[in-house]
Amino acid sequence: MIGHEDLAVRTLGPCRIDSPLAERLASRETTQHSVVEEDRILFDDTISMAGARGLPVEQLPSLEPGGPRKRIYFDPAKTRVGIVTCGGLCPGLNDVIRGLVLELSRHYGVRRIVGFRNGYRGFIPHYGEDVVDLTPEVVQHIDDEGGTILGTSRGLQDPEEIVDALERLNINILFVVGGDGTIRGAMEVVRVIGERGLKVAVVGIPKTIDNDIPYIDQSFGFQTAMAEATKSIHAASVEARSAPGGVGLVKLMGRHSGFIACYSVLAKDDADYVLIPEVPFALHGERGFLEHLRRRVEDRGHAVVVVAEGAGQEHIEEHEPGRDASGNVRLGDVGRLLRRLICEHLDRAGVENNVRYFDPSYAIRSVPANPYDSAYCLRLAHAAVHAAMAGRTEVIVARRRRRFVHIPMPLAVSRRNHVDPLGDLWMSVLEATGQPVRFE
Ligand SMILES: Nc1ncnc2c1ncn2[C@@H]1O[C@H](COP(=O)(O)OP(=O)(O)OP(=O)(O)O)[C@@H](O)[C@H]1O
Ligand SMILES: O=P(O)(O)OC[C@H]1O[C@](O)(CO)[C@@H](O)[C@@H]1O
Ligand SMILES: [Mg+2]
Repeated sequence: MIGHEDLAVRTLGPCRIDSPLAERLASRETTQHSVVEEDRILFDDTISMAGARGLPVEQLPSLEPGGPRKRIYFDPAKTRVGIVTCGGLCPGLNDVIRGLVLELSRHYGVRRIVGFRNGYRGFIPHYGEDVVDLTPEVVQHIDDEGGTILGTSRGLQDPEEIVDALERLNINILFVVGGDGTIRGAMEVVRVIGERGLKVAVVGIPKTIDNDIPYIDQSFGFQTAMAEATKSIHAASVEARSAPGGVGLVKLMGRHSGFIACYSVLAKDDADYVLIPEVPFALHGERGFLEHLRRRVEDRGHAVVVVAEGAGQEHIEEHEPGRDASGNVRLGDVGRLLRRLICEHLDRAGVENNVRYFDPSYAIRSVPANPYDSAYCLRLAHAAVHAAMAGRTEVIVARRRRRFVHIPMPLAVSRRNHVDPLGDLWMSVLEATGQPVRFE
């Protein structure tokens, strides 16, 4: 069970400098829409969960609110900031970079901000990457494009060398924008910073189109990626309905978590089956997926199947499960397997079929953020700047149940966020598709 110690945020020291934003904060108080810095946000949000702790309300586990502080740790005039983006692309990375730079320079008056190129390798001299000066002029319109102007990479890098680079460049604050691997890397950097007795803040802005970081609401870029995915589901549905025995099969990203598949299906409400990593399924037999699909095609003349890339890995026999440079498992291609098995099964049963396979792959994550995600990215960037200027370190900023909060990095990587097979989301998917609770 999560307790106080899991939610405690590390700081570099007391905040002794008046914030340039202090005046705006003078008359603020906690309301439904904002939480003042002296207040705390309850971790549990049901009476049964909070009640089970058997504690008075002030002792219940709680999170530090995000947002500006009246006093800050770093003197803006003497502060130098670094920004790095790591891992896979995600809509909104440029919005976050832009938001960080504009908030730091316009509101805090920080004048020295640099970007490290191509993820953590940008710190390592051996790769010969340059650093980029990030000014308001440089970042002003970068949100028009997908991707990240800094570039990104996978692959482990030596935290000692990363901190060497921070020291060489006199960086006081490092913003890391990335997923679980990036946050683990940042924790290593924090460890070395501590061992060297340095006062450098490391603050993360969690990035994952898979939405697999726990304890936060949907991650930035997720909504954009999900909206892109609906285009393929729509195309699959049109193709399926336009041919005898039409089957539209769509494979979507989602290594360990099937959120993109679930939400894009709910948005389009046109799919008959959703297969995700969290819910194993049998292929063969009377109650298996293939036989159910055959019946549906015979009954309705067509069907749409959406599969998350991490689903059904246990059915892929010929796959050698290697790892990528960061140690992430390389998945077998469940989409191609299903395409072959569906064709074979329908052929064998004498059912005329036209299977159309869609793999939008990187197309869903390389696009610019939609307006909702852009606004979200900007607000996350603001929260990250406030946290860092106030000397918070080894934290990520996040929105949890509509509140901006600071979440300690160890907690953010302590588990993965999954679609709960017993939860509301999966229930909605079952209601939308009409598929059985299990294929067994
Ligand atoms: N276990 C780890 N310990 C230390 N550093 C790590 C670890 N895993 C990854 N990293 C660092 O973080 C970087 C990004 O990690 P990774 O490629 O796993 O992407 P990610 O941040 O998890 O994002 P994505 O959502 O795309 O998976 C790597 O290049 C590596 O430098
Ligand atoms: O960018 P790569 O290394 O091909 O990795 C793709 C993976 O990255 C993710 O987009 C997460 O960032 C996964 O959904 C996908 O499996
Ligand atoms: Mg990852």
